[in-house]
This record gives sequence, C-alpha cells and structure tokens, in this order.
Amino acid sequence: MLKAPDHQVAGHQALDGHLGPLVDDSGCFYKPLQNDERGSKEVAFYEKFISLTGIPSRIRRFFPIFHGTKNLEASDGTGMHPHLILEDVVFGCMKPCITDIKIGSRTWYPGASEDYFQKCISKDGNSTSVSLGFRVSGLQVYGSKESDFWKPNKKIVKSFTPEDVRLVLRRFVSSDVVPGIDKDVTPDCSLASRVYGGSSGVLAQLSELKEWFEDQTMFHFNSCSVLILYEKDLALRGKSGGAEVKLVDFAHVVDGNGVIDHNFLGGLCSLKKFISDILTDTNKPLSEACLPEMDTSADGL
Ligand SMILES: Nc1ncnc2c1ncn2[C@@H]1O[C@H](COP(=O)(O)OP(=O)(O)OP(=O)(O)O)[C@@H](O)[C@H]1O
Ligand SMILES: O=P(O)(O)O[C@@H]1[C@H](O)[C@H](O)[C@@H](OP(=O)(O)O)[C@H](OP(=O)(O)O)[C@H]1O
Repeated sequence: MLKAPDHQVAGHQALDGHLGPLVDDSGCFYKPLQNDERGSKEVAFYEKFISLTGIPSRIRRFFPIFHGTKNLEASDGTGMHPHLILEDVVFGCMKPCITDIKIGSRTWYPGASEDYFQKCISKDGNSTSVSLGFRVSGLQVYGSKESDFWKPNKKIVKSFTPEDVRLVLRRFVSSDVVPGIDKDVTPDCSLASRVYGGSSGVLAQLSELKEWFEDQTMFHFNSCSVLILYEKDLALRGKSGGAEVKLVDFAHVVDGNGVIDHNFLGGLCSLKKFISDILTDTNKPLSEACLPEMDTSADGL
C-alpha cells in the first residue's frame, strides 16, 4: 500500500492532489520523475553512479540505494507516472529528527535557462546560501515528551538568518524542543556529543564526505541536499540515535569535467564548522559557550 511519507521535510509533497513522493511498507521511497528534464537527469545520475566501480562503500552509504524506476499511480491523480525507486532512508524510524540542508552558495548550474538562473540567484541571495554556503530547506524535531514536535513551515524556514541557523542546529540536538517562537529558551544541546560527535557521528560522516569531495571530479552536485537524521528516543536513552548523513536530490548534477566541486565542498566545510562549533561549545561551561544571539525578528524562532 503506497502512501505519502510521514517524515518528509522539504521538496514537492504528495498532499492536496500534488505530485510528490510515496512510500511503501517495505522500505522503498518512490520519487516521481519531474516532467521536465529534471526527472530524467536524476535517473541518469543514479544509473551512472551505480555503474561506477571506483566508489568505495564508505562513500556509497551516503547515497540512498537505487532500485531502478517503475510506473505507479501518481499522487496527483493523473494516472500512471514513472517513479525512481529509492531506499527510504527513514524507514523503521519512529521519531526521526531530520533536517534537509541544501549545499552550495549557488544552486544554479551551468547551462541553466536565464529564468532558472534568475530564480536561483534570487533564492540564494535571499537565504543563507550566499552567506553560509548552505541553507536549511526543512526540518522536523521531536522532544522528550510525546507531544513535543517542531516542523516549521516553508515560510519560517525561508526566513532563517545565519544566527537562526546556528540556533536551529542546536535545537536539533537538544532534549526538549520548543515548537514555535519561544526565544527565551536556550537549547541544552544535551544530545550533541551523541549525535554530532563520536567516531561515527554526524561530524565524522561529514568529514568522510568532505575527504571524497576534495578528490572527486566526476560530478558537480548542484542544488543537492545533505539530510541529517537520527532517532530521538534512542538518543534520549543514551545511544547514538543511529545518526546518519545522506545525500538526496540529484536533478541538477552535472559532469565535473575533471574539476573538483568547489561549490559543494565549500558549503560542506561551512556546515562542518557550524557542527564542530556546537560540539566545542557543549564541552565548555555554559558561561563560556558562544551561544547565538536570538533574532527576535524571525517569526517562528
Ligand atoms: N530516499 C529518501 N528516503 C526518505 N526520505 C527522502 C528520500 N529522498 C528524499 N526524501 C525526503 O524528501 C524531501 C525532498 O527530497 P528531494 O529534494 O529529493 O525532492 P524534490 O521534490 O526534488 O525537492 P526540491 O523541491 O528541493 O527540488 C527530503 O527533504 C526528505 O525529507
Ligand atoms: O525553495 P522552495 O520554495 O521549496 O522551492 C523549490 C526549490 O527551490 C527546488 O529546488 C526547486 O526545484 P529545482 O531545484 O529542481 O528547480 C523547486 O522548483 P519548482 O517549483 O519549479 O519545481 C522550487 O519550488
């Protein structure tokens, strides 16, 4: 039985008669091919990627497993439509905390139409992409109580300033979540070392990915996202929470032509620095930690 995903945080959604991804109960995520060349470009990327023999498994694990394509009844009611069959990276999670972070200070790609280029330039400049080299595209965070949950809407996410991003990445690893706009609550970051730290935590995974990006010149991952996810209840119980970093959205990947993807690499370095600052701060007494200034102008924070 196919249904809209319970834990999607960004992108096109299969709600209210729109075309969006579906999931089944055996761990597959079906992403509809977008009707323009984006869909076929994403399929071409996955096909090429799985055919390459030189990519080590420590890097492959960052990519959802690809099982080909299939015609399925589209979520918008328009009939059969081709879908990518991907591994559902949150399959089996009960309370996954997830954030989708679009990497790169620019999201346009060489050869894009003037309209697309202008759209990207505007979105990049009006978000943290240009200033930070990445932007948060969406997130959901659970708290320690059953009812605690925060999934800010698109409008709020789009208004995030660099300081908001600092705060959000701290809230993401705090035991309690304050939904909405309570600006007086300082995130406790009590799960930071379990989720972001350690030999298999988010920072270590980002470092592994960065090392690959310092060398790989096959692809340029324009407008691609890093998903960071972990299971809240496990982390609250003192475990790592199975923290994982995944890459998604390859509709604008182009040939690297023997040049490193400095746009992606720069964004990754910047994200790593944000995460490592949180880890450094959580190892300091609170009085010495560089907590972000609360931005009282941003609705929803
Ligand atoms: N393989 C996957 N398993 C589980 N969830 C996924 C997977 N791929 C994507 N998602 C979820 O779907 C969201 C959107 O994914 P993606 O960026 O691929 O879609 P899109 O519609 O192309 O987005 P955009 O509008 O940014 O181009 C992600 O933020 C994530 O929540
Ligand atoms: O940031 P938002 O508001 O969620 O906007 C979407 C986001 O920029 C996507 O990256 C983009 O898809 P592409 O990157 O594939 O162009 C999509 O374009 P679309 O609306 O034309 O599908 C936008 O709607």
